Amino acid sequence: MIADKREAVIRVSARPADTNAYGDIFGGWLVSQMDMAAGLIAARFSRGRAVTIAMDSMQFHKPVSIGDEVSVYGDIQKVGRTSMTIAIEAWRRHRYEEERVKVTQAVFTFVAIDEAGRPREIEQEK
Ligand SMILES: CCCCCCCCCCCCCCCC(=O)SCCNC(=O)CCNC(=O)[C@H](O)C(C)(C)COP(=O)(O)OP(=O)(O)OC[C@H]1O[C@@H](n2cnc3c(N)ncnc32)[C@H](O)[C@@H]1OP(=O)(O)O
Repeated sequence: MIADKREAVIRVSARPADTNAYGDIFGGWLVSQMDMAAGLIAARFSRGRAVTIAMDSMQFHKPVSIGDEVSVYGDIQKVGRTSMTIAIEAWRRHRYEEERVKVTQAVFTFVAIDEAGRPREIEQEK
């Protein structure tokens, strides 16, 4: 479980403006938080611009409610010549309680790009 090993990349409170017609938080809002978290990890690791090329294996396990604290965790699974595969999990916590529940997980692939938007090689420390 990524959340046991890592500090949250993003921690945010879900707001009324982020709800769907049923009063739960939009899946798209969660995906956006996860994409941002993966983007921060990719930019830091590749030391430059990086963009999302793919998102796979997404699952929504549980709903998120207004006021919940949402924490997004991430871990780089694989580094290629120009790409990074990043596993992301989002967890919710009721703002008055300690119990945490995994709500979503997905695998993102980011590509490091240069100023012209072309894939650039990722330098890795030996
Ligand atoms: C100044 C300060 C600013 C501050 C700011 C604040 C920022 C606060 C952080 C927020 C961060 C948010 C981050 C959001 C990130 C977006 O939302 S970005 C927007 C959405 N994404 C895009 O617009 C990307 C559009 N796609 C492209 O431009 C081109 O496809 C790319 C990415 C340049 C790649 O070009 P390409 O010619 O298709 O690449 P190609 O050479 O074929 O493949 C490159 C690599 O991708 C892999 N790949 C290709 N297709 C796939 C696939 N379907 N699946 C997996 N891997 C694939 C290849 O295997 C290859 O990997 P390596 O073997 O080199 O490791």
